[in-house]
Amino acid sequence: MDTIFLEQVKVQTKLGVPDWERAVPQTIILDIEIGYDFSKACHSDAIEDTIDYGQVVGRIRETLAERSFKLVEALGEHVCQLVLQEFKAMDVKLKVSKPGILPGLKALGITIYRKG
Ligand SMILES: Nc1nc2c(c(=O)[nH]1)N=C([C@H](O)[C@@H](O)CO)CN2
Repeated sequence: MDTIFLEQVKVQTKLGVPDWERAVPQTIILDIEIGYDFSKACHSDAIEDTIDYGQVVGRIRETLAERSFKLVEALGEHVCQLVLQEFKAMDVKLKVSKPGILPGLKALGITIYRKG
């Protein structure tokens, strides 16, 4: 399978278990690998035959700006389902990082893998 990767995508969203944490948006970082078959696009050279990665980033930023999640796990599932359903991806591997949350470590978060 072929893959589109999006590294260190900064996104603003309301995320956290305590109410105070969800009161204001914070920056999270996404690393995304999107499985797709590029064979048609490789020959046609047409954006219509692949997933437009700019559109993916735009939709993720748009939806996460509107939504609020307690758990990073729930946010990760939401992003995976968006990419699978709206962009017809074959699968999605996602890392969600929350930087600067706990003292003594750079970032924490989850990785999640979903198949379409
Ligand atoms: N497995 C998880 N553990 C925790 C989460 C989470 O989303 N998944 N979140 C928190 C809090 O939001 C914390 O990051 C800040 O108060 C704690 N543990």
